Amino acid sequence: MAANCQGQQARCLSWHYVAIKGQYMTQIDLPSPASPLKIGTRGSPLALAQAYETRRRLAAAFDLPHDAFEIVVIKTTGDNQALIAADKPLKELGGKGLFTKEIEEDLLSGAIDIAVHSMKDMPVAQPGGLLLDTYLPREDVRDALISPTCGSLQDLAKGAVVGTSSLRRRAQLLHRRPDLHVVQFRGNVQTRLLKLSEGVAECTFLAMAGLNRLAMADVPATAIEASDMLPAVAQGAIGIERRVTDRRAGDMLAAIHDSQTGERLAAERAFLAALDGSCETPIAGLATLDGTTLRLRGEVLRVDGSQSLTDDQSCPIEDGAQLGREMAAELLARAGTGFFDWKN
Ligand SMILES: NCc1[nH]cc(CCC(=O)O)c1CC(=O)O
Repeated sequence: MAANCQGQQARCLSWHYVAIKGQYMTQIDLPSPASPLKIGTRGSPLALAQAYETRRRLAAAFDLPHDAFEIVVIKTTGDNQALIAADKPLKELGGKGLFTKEIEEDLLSGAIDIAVHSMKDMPVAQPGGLLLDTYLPREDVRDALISPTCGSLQDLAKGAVVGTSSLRRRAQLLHRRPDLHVVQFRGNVQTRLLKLSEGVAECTFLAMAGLNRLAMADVPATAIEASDMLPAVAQGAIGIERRVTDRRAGDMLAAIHDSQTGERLAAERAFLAALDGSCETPIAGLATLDGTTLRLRGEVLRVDGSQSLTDDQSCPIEDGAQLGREMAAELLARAGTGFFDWKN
């Protein structure tokens, strides 16, 4: 026992040197099986896959065994099946913080050290004391049409029943195809696929990123190009949150951060923030990079799909956030008052 403890202590005390941006060297007291870095996540299969990917990248970057990390599953309000099944508007259930409140509380209390999130579900601002500025390389940003019978939007029969709980997808679909009948399809990826197999709807929509991360090659999915259905802001991006004061977490996360994803999300999230995007607003936004240029495409829609306003601009990469704010202001001016009001 004593020998074992000594061995573990020796590991704890080993320093790891990392060069950050080639500027300076910093020392990190690395986690170990005896003193693991605690990774907080929701318990859905997709959330777990994202936490495992984060652990895999951290372990590889620092040459650590997987048990130097502990995955801590946290149940959030959004995971309460009874609440979700009640078909209440998400706003009444806690809005954008629905899937994050409990996780951020555990981060602040020190129960976990880092938290892994789908950036698409994250509010544009974090509680004081927390930072969300680490992103993994982005997955496929596109939406996918999921249907055992139908391979494209155009192929859907007139008046077909389509299942989605996403206001954005609903508005985008109704804008193109006012004849479609959209029904609520809430729940995680598996729940939605089950509803589809029960014949509740002819098709549903999922992010390609989720399907890829879950390696669900058997799902009948057709990717929809961004020009046909602009994805949600930050779709396909994983973000990792930490305490401002936790230097070890900050240094470790810097080693796995993907700066291109960071540049794209800076533009998209500035766009969203300036639009005051809540769950109640159909908004889409996608930034892409080409050399030193960032291209931002944005869309806002009326909830019933009767109107869609779009913009498409480019700028030097470092000006992405400013372009996001300007595009939001431009679209808001074109929209005028009442644009986002519910009309059912
Ligand atoms: N709102 C749920 C959610 N949050 C992130 C993803 C997919 C993965 C991603 O976009 O990173 C999904 C499911 C979906 O839209 O299919």
